[in-house]
Amino acid sequence: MKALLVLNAGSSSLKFGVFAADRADAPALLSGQIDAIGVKPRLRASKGDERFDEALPTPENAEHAHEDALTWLLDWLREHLAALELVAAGHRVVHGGTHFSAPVRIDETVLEELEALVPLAPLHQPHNLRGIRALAAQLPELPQVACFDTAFHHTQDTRAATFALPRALTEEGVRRYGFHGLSYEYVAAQLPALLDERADGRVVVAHLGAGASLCAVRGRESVATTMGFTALDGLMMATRPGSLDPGVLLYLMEHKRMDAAAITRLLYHESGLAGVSGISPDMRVLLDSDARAAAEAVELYCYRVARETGSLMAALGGLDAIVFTAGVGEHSAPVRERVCELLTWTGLRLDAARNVTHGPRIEADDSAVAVGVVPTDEESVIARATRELLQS
Ligand SMILES: Nc1ncnc2c1ncn2[C@@H]1O[C@H](COP(=O)(O)OP(=O)(O)O)[C@@H](O)[C@H]1O
Ligand SMILES: CC(=O)OP(=O)(O)O
Ligand SMILES: [Mg+2]
Repeated sequence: MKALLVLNAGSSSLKFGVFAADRADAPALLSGQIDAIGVKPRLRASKGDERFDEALPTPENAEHAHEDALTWLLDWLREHLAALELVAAGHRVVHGGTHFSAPVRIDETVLEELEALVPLAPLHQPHNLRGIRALAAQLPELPQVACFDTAFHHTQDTRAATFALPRALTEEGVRRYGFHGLSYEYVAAQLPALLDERADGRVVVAHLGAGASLCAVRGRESVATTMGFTALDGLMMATRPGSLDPGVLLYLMEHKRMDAAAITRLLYHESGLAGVSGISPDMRVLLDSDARAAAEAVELYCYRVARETGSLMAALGGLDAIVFTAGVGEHSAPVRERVCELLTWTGLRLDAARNVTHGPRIEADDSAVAVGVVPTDEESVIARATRELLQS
């Protein structure tokens, strides 16, 4: 059978799916993920009724953890795809810059343009591009397609995308791009089934994974988002701080003599849940911990989600629904409960019993705001785009 391979490298995970090449919207033939990359990597996958669960060797050098996971996965896939003929690959590429606002067939020129964006997404872009290069080395004739996290946000108006900087910098492309767009595109397509008549209303989608952002959606299009020029802005994340007074960076440069490399390490690897708790970047570990610093980190995380939700509500002019997705959003009832508690002023009321069942709808009957949980599926969005691009 002819098949498409989809790769989605996130900051803590490497997700994949294998889809029939000619059956639009059919579920994946084989899908799974390696998660906790850099900590305790583990592959979980399913193929029809078959389940796989394998621990990967613990990385000796954290800097090579993503590279090791990719090599391991491609070997594993070769074994499990023997009966299939790969006819194309689709990839999540986090940053499309100013140039790419739709999926694109990859060639050497495209790849060079995407390489130039590596400094704007150091936790993702190198891993995204490594997957493309590795497949090209193994299968030089294989058509490959890049699908961008930034593309979904191209509907935003100028105000939402502009920093109050001198015009020349804005024109050069220093503006808010926003990320997690493949996930938001998937969730937006689920809204009619989830919300009925509120689907086209004022919705905040909370993508809470290792990376985390919010998207204000109206008419199922992106109106505003918390991430910016890079995937550092907005919410507190596993290892990133989210919004930060830029004066802090000046202080670190002037008084702590930190250079760009040291600040990059601080902002991408040492902050967020990991930095505040001093224990772990993993929400599961923090929720299980009795340490006060773990509880403080979780509280700050939820508080930041609630505060940024308020900001997006101003952009939307109100709130009809909030929808949780991604690793934490889909699986953590305590985080959803605390965020919703902090949003009680909006008229939102959670139903505790519904919340622990993880949805799809978890608000109380008297809630003014609908609350949903949608398991995201970036791989299916990439598969569809890859199929469409190669057929056109
Ligand atoms: N049951 C759970 N409770 C709390 N957090 C969870 C749970 N399951 C997964 N997570 C968190 O989800 C995160 C991974 O989310 P995911 O969206 O897969 O990440 P990525 O940003 O790498 O794509 C991890 O940090 C993990 O701690
Ligand atoms: C953009 C981003 O932070 O992605 P992820 O959550 O997959 O790390
Ligand atoms: Mg992700």
